[in-house]
Amino acid sequence: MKVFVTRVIPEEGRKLMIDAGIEVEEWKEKRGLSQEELIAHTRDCDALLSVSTRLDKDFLEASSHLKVIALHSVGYDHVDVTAATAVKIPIGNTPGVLSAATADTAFLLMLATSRKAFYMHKSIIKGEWGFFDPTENLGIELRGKTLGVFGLGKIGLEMAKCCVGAFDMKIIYHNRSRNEPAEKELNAHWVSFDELLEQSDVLTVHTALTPETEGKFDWFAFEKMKPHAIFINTARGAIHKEGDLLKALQEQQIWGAGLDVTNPEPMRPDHPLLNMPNVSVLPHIGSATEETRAAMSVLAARNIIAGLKGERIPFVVNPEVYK
Ligand SMILES: NC(=O)C1=CN([C@@H]2O[C@H](COP(=O)(O)OP(=O)(O)OC[C@H]3O[C@@H](n4cnc5c(N)ncnc54)[C@H](OP(=O)(O)O)[C@@H]3O)[C@@H](O)[C@H]2O)C=CC1
Ligand SMILES: O=CC(=O)O
Repeated sequence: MKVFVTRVIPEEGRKLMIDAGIEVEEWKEKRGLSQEELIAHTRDCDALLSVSTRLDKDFLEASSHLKVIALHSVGYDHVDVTAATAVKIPIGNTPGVLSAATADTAFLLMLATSRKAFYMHKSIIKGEWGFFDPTENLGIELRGKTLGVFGLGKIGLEMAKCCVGAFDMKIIYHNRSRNEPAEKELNAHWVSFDELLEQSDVLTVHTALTPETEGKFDWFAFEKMKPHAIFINTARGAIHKEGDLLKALQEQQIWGAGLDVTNPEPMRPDHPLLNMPNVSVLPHIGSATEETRAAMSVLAARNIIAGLKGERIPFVVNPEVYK
């Protein structure tokens, strides 16, 4: 049995597969592969472990020989899951193990943005640390403020817990259905989407990217937010409209933004958002800790091993394949 892996993954996951008798071929180049290269490398494989590689309908229809595809991510918006299901390939992901690390990133962006930390750091490098002016470089405090969570699931819950613990923030959220355990644990209140926009001092996005959430944070949404609100997105860049966010910040419709995700990625180095004092941007490092990436590689490997044994994979995105 052979698996093709589209990046070099942590040793923990690779070892698990090798110990299970699976031959592991990794793509070692520091660039993504083309569709042709992906097809060529998976042709003689029984499974694919995909790190960030887009898997479209054409690829999946041409790859029905694959017994399993494991993603090295919880998000699967880059995969045509319907096409995979049609050719009966189970798709696996890595839920849960990355929730805390990704929430930490959202918390970091919130705090950094509220104190303009990234911009202040750059100002030292530019030699601008000079005269002390008590009315300049002022941030805003977070204690006792309202955190609005769009998507109070696994990551949203971890972020909410950090904000309650650190700053005694009040939690409101908007999901399609109520998260009653979180309501009890954090005294969180479900609100409508418009109420979330109107009442949040910090609004943090934690839903998957779906046709329903794509472009959800547009000019009309930002227009409803408080003028001192901070917008945080560690989910997917396409959930907010970047041009509308820029305009909302330039026109002081909202106060600041912290982004771990942009659209497109990578963000171009001369993007105007990168030079705004109240904006913090990170290059999609939400789950990037040694511990979390190792744990993700283990879940992905477990999906591959089970799929190659013909068993139901433990973290399946399209359970319909087993019906
Ligand atoms: N920056 C990074 O590196 C990372 C980013 N991510 C992103 O974070 C996303 C969330 O992950 P995770 O917390 O594990 O996922 P979960 O499925 O646990 O949580 C998602 C939440 O979003 C809610 N939701 C879904 N659709 C909508 C909608 N249309 N309107 C309102 N709420 C909605 C769901 O509730 P309900 O179904 O009731 O609506 C659920 O509570 C991933 O899909 C991924 O895109 C994940 C890891 C790392
Ligand atoms: O963006 C990362 C993920 O796991 O999804």
